[in-house]
Amino acid sequence: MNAHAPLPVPPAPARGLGLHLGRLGHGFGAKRVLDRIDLDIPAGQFVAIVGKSGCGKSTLLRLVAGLDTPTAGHIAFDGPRDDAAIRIMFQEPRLLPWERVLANVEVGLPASVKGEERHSRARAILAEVGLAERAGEWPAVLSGGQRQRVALARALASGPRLLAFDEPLGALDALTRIEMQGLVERIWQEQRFTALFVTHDVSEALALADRVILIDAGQTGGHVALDLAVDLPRPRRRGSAELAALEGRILDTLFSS
Ligand SMILES: Nc1ncnc2c1ncn2[C@@H]1O[C@H](COP(=O)(O)OP(=O)(O)OP(=O)(O)O)[C@@H](O)[C@H]1O
Repeated sequence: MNAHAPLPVPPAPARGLGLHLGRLGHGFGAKRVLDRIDLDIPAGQFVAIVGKSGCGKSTLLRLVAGLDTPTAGHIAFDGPRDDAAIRIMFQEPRLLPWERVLANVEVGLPASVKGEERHSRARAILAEVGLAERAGEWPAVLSGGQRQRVALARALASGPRLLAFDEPLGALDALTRIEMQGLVERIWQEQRFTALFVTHDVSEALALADRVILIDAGQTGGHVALDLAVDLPRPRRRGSAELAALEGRILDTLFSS
């Protein structure tokens, strides 16, 4: 071996947390909501979850995030699921109105980050979402889209390895929504967390995801009705024939169930 050959550079560790759902099921009393969900989600994949209202999308996210315990089956992660590993972002920003923007972002940091380090980390992540100048303001003076940016910054603050999005852009106007999609995609490309993104909007799912999971709201509980790879280059070209064809397939499955 040539003594001057550069040492091989080890591959960067994948940031995302992969997960495996095995025959996962959930019910509330006699009501079955999710039934026999089997899924392997590799680290760093962007997965969109779509399905009719009430099919169990939010329930699935809550189970993955550990906010509820499944009544059947199991969830396994391919790495440690410590306190900072998983974050969830909702349709409403859920900010603390009595705290300024910076302090709202700091809420997402682990307690082990102390003092000035808390402020500087929160400032850095606010800059990532384009709100560096608004750190000292109250949530009430921000627009809906800006509040969701703060919520995104709070969710990102701990450097999560899995980010669960529960219809996070659902309340935004169409243009802000498209802007936010671009922001989410850019940050995911930089940070490579695993993304589970619930949306009602099939074109949003196709704009963002590597893979679209359609949950069927059947009589006996939701199951995976379609698991579709979206193997198209990014940024996706809205209105392209390829996206329209995939959208047609998803909508056909959605309305035939
Ligand atoms: N805590 C609960 N107790 C009883 N039933 C519940 C509870 N949470 C959810 N459900 C029921 O479980 C089903 C699935 O709810 P979930 O919120 O997961 O659906 P979803 O697909 O996210 O719906 P949407 O798209 O309308 O938000 C619904 O019928 C709902 O009423």
